[in-house]
Amino acid sequence: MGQAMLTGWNARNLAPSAVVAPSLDAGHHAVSRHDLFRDTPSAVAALLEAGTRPAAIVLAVKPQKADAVLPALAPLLGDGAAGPVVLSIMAGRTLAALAAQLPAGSRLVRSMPNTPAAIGRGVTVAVAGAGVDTVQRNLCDRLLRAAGAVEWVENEALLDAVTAVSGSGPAYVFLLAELLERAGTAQGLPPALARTLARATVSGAGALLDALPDDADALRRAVTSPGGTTEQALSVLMAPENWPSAVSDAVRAATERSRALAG
Ligand SMILES: NC(=O)C1=CN([C@@H]2O[C@H](COP(=O)(O)OP(=O)(O)OC[C@H]3O[C@@H](n4cnc5c(N)ncnc54)[C@H](OP(=O)(O)O)[C@@H]3O)[C@@H](O)[C@H]2O)C=CC1
Ligand SMILES: O=C(O)[C@@H]1CCC=N1
Repeated sequence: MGQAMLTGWNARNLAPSAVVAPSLDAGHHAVSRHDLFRDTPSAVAALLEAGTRPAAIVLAVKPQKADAVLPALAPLLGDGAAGPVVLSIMAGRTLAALAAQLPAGSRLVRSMPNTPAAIGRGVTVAVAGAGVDTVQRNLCDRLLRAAGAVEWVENEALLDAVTAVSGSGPAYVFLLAELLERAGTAQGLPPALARTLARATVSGAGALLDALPDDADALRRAVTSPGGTTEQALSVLMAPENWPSAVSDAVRAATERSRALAG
């Protein structure tokens, strides 16, 4: 996810002064323009030695890695309030949990992007912690907007459901493409044709949803001829025990997992 965001920053001349990526090749196209470090302490030491005080630090490690990374940032944050804004994209990890591992008064923003960020088509929801000023918020907004649309909310508790809907959501859509391909093959389509049709249908339907102002249910009805094929398929998918309950259960499970990753 951090890699996707870095691609967007490169395209918009928002180049970071340091990138920490333990196993990335320094010649990799997305990092070759930046100083690449294998670990956070080395990056912090190099920035301090160069007298570079970043305006923002983006945390894009797995929540499970945060305990190892956060304390190493302390020398850059100084007394917290006067330091850079820390922008986290970690699932679940709350502002309070981040604050507990950083110098008192650190300025924090928690956010949840999604992988269409890689092509500038992501959507991110962000919440600002105490003391984040307008300049810091605008900087975070610019960094996140390089990945697509940005929504700011006041209520941090919403981030768990956001994660379940838009953070994890691309995976549900990709799963649909996988299942459609498999089902087409089962109905006798050559596998390559089934793959082409499944991909084009998912991406085309998404593009149509994006291009038109209509609600999703109106677009669905427009496909559904009375007594036709779609009606038969939807009578299976829309049975309460099928997609309505499966999607609801899936989003609830992801929301609960996000809460469990709070830290
Ligand atoms: N994947 C997604 O769709 C989304 C993910 N997120 C959040 O983004 C974060 C990253 O997830 P994801 O991109 O999937 O995971 P990845 O494993 O792809 O990325 C994790 C990154 O952290 C780096 N890293 C690992 N250990 C350290 C360390 N000790 N110090 C510094 N950097 C380290 C890895 O470097 P290397 O690869 O070189 O080891 C890698 O670049 C998570 O917190 C996740 O919740 C948020 C929204 C969507
Ligand atoms: O699966 C995860 O935990 C991350 C957060 C949202 C998408 N991927």
